[in-house]
Parts: sequence; C-alpha cells; structure tokens
Amino acid sequence: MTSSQLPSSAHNSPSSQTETKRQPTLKALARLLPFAKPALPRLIGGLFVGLGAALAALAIPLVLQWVIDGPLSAAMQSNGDRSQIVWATLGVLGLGIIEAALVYFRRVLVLAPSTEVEYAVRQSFTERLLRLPVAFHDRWQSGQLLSRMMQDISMIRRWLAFGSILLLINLITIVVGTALLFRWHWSLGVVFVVCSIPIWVVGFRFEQRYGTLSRNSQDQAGDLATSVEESVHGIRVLKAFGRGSHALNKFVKQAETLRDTELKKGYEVGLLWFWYDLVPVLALGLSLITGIWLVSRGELTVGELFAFFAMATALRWPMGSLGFLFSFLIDTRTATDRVFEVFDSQVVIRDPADPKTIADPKGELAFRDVHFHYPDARDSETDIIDGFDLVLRPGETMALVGVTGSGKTTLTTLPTRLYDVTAGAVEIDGIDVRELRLEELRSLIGVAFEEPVLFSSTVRENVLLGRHDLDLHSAEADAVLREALDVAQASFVFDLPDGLDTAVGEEGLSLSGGQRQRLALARVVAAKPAILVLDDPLSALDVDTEALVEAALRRVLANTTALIVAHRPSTVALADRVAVMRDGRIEAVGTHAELLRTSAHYRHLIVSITPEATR
Ligand SMILES: Nc1ncnc2c1ncn2[C@@H]1O[C@H](COP(=O)(O)OP(=O)(O)OP(=O)(O)O)[C@@H](O)[C@H]1O
Repeated sequence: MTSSQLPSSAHNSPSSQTETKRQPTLKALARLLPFAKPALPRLIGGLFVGLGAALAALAIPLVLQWVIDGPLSAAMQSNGDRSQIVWATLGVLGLGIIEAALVYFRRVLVLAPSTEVEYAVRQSFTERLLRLPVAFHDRWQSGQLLSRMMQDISMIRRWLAFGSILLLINLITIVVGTALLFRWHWSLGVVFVVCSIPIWVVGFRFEQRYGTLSRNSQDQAGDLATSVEESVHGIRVLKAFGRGSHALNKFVKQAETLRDTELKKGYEVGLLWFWYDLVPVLALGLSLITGIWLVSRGELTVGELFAFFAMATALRWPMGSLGFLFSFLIDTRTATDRVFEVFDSQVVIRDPADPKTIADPKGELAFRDVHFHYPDARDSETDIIDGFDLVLRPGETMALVGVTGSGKTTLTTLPTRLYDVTAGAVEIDGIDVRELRLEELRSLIGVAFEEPVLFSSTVRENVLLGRHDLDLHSAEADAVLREALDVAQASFVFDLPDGLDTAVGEEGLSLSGGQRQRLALARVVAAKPAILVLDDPLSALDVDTEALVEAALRRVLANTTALIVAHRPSTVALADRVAVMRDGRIEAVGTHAELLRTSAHYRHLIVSITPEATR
C-alpha cells in the first residue's frame, strides 16, 4: 500500500477548486458587514479613540517646534520666560500620557465587540453546516471545515479588533503627518511623498503574489487538519495494520508542503518589510540634507527642522507597520473567502414555500417511479435507483433485500430527504415528502443506520435524541427511555458506572459494536415515529441477543410501518412482505414463501445470505 492509499481525503474538498474570479479585497471583506453591524458603533468608536491617540503623538512635534523657536531661543538670548519651557515639557509629557491612555481605551472598546462578531460568524457557520445537505458533507473534508471554523474565523476577529483599525489609523496618520511636513516646507513634503512611491508599487505587487500564497497556505492547513483527524479517527486500523509510519509519511509530506508555502509567504513578507523599513529611513536621510540646506538658506528655522525630524520619526512606525498590516489584510481576505464558500453553498434541501401537514399520520410509505443518482455521478451512468416503485401499507413491515451495492442504503436516505430523489416521488399518506416541513417529516420517520453513531454525551441524551418534546429528566422521558432500551435489549446500560447518565465517550467508542447498535436502535424506537426505516439494524448482534431483539421489535412493528434492509434470513423473518431489489428497481414483492416459489433471484439471495448450518 502506498501512502496515498491510506485513509485520506476520499472526496475532494472544493477548497482549492473554488478559486473563481477574484473580487477586489475590499469587496470581499465587505461581506462581513452584516455580522459586524452590531459591533460597528464600538469599532468606529475604537477607530476615533485610536485616531485621537495618533493625533496626540503628531502634536508632540508641533509643541517641540514652538518651544525651540519660542521660549527656548528667547531663553538662550537670556530674555525669555523659562517657566514656558517647563510648561512645554509638561505638555509633551501630557500628550504622551494621553496617547498611552487612548491606546488602552481603544483596545478595551474593540475587544468585546470583535469577539461578539467572532461568535456570531461561528454560530452562523455551524448553523449552515447543519443545514447543508449530506451531499455537501460527502464532498468536503472535515479538516477543511474545522480549519475554517476555528482558524479563519479567529483571524477575522483579530483583523476587526486590531488590523482594520490600525490600518485605517496608520493611513490617516501618514496623510496628516505628510500634510504637516508640507506645512514646514513644501520640498520636505515632496521628498517624503516621492520616497513613499516604492511603498505603493511594492504593496500592489505584494497583494497579487501574496494572495495566492495565503490561499494555498490556508487550504494546506485544512488538508493537514483532515489528515490528523482521519489518523486519530482511524487509529485502531492504522495500528492493527502497522501503517502508522505510512500515515506519518503522508503527514510529513503535507506538513512539508505547508512549510514551503509558509517559507514563501515569509520571504514575501520579509521583502515587503524591508521596503517599508527602508523607505522611511531613506526619506529621513534625504530630508536631513534638504532640511540643513534650507536652514542654511534661512528658509527654515531650527525649530521647524527639529519638529520635522520628530514628525518623520513619529511616521516611521505607521509606515513600517503597513507591510505587516497589508499581509494581515490579505490573510483575512483569504479567510473571509474560505468562510463564505461554505455560506455560499446551496441549501438545496429545505422547507417548501407552502408546506402541507399530516395531522393524523396513518403511515403509508410509497415510492413512485423513484430515480436517484449521487451528485458526482457521470451523465453516462445509469441511476442507482432507476424507477423504483413500492408501497408499504400502514403498519406493514417490509424487508428489502438485494445484492451488495444494489442501492438499498441509498434508498433509505430518500424518505427523510437526506438526499432528494432526482425524479419520481416518495410519499407519506399520499403527500410528497418535499411538501412537508423537514422537521415534521423527520418526526414522522425514524432511521437507524447500518453504522451506529453515538455522540459524546450520556446514554440518556443519546437515546432520547429524537425526543426534543420531552424534558430529559421527567418521569415520561424515563418511561420512554426504559421501554426503548427494553425493545433494543440494551439493559447493559444499567450496569455502566453512572447508569443512564454514563457518558459514552467520543462516538460511543468505549462500547462494543453490538452495544452501540442496540443504543442506536433504542434511539429510533424512543422517537416513536409513524414509519421506521432500519438499515440492517441487527448485524452486529450475536444470535441469542438478535432473537430477543426481534421478539421485542415485533411488538413495536405491530403498529408501525417499517422498511428494513435485511442481510440475514432472521431479519427477513420479521417482515410481512419482502421486496427484492435489482439494478435499482423492484424485481419482485411478496411474502417469503411466495418469493421462494416465484423468484429465482430471491432464492439465490436467500441461499447466499443463509448461514450453511441453517440451510
Ligand atoms: N455518498 C455516495 N456518493 C457516491 N456514490 C455512492 C455514495 N454512497 C454510495 N454510493 C454508491 O452507490 C451504490 C449503492 O450503494 P449502497 O450503499 O446504497 O448499496 P447497498 O445495497 O446498501 O450495499 P450493501 O448491501 O453493501 O450495504 C454503490 O455503487 C456505491 O458506491
């Protein structure tokens, strides 16, 4: 096995494929506005307070100019008032203190609203993930979703709280500061402006190159997260097959790719910082020469020259920081794009505009000329479900049999609209399932999947998952819970350390396969739906337990319509009738005895699924 055959992204996340036409950065970031709106007053407040701090810093050179050209030169000629120098010194100190206090206040103002925006984006993101159809989750790698949810949304918060405000403040500071330079002498201002031209050229080219690198790095981080998640998830398989080192190799390759991209990013940022550090120093040097020349010609006072240098020094940080802030801006834009790719994914399975309701469900389930293919199927492929017609009468138990890969599991996903049929219709009591609200539909039908999934919560929460109408600790909930556990023969839970309140670990991994399957079965029984859809629900049980569960299930199935995918004769025995599926269609329907007589394919299936000893 090569490392590429190890558990990995079986499906391609569209992460790196959705790089369509690139919007301008500001337009891309503007999509955050609806989330940022409630926080805007405080963020704008933070901006103004930050501007106040910047102006306080810019005022210092003005005070210095005044003190040098005024009280200081007068004092040097021994005819001035020295107390003014003391006042000016105190003024500079005061401005410094005001600047520090306003910077602190700015941070306080923006911290809480930015975390609220982060919370709102994260909440909507999760809501979206839960609403998106299963077909979306088939295509997207979990690590990509995880990295968008955690890393990208955190970056958006940091940008709102810190980056965006600093960028605006620093740009305004540069403009105001440069205007003040012109005020002292136009040539000094011109030197500064001309020297800053490389900054804009370098910044523009940086935006183009760094944008691609930033996207690659964030996508690669998502791929890496997927690998880690899959390796941890599949740790038993990797260990059992001794493939740990292969998983490590795969991880190392991905980590190296990410490192290379980060190095390229670092190189680009380093180059940008170089220019953004160099230019202010160059400007300062050239201004020094120009300034001294102007003083010697009497066009500039010593105080103005001193103030000019104080101002140019004050502008060094805002100019030098632009490199870091531009890269931060591009990273945030990439993060925003990645988050909105999920928001932009279509929720194709949703409530109808004008929903119908079934007030008194009888439980008839009908498949009318149903066709279905997965979204990634090629046009030339025939449908997996290819004209499937079957009607389950109210209260009837129907077993569905067919060779492996014939589409039985796929069919079980259609009644609850995990996928929508591509043609035909699934109906409950004569109403198309697409005409019902999803919540109503999913309360009418309960599904137990072949692969039982338990959540990391208590037995009680897991089993009563479908009963949001009940208070989990009420006497009624307790009765429902005990009855469901009894049907599923899951009394082992009472022997767990905390009984019904035992936490069953991540995905219930601390339980055996059969125990998990029984809890999943109890969950669907507790939901008390009008229609049950069970995908081979007893496959992991031993023969004795299976017999007990079947006896109890018969009681439940007496009043409930049930479609049961069966791989074993004992499961078929639960059914009133059996439907034989072949090539995506129904080949025959009848009782077990009828089909044995009339269907050669059924006889073949039954022989192949019956254990030797019982034939
Ligand atoms: N999410 C998916 N995306 C694309 N194709 C899928 C997906 N799930 C299943 N298939 C394909 O659909 C076909 C039918 O699979 P399905 O699981 O429904 O068969 P099955 O009859 O339940 O098989 P088994 O008896 O082995 O459980 C298979 O060819 C499978 O590869």
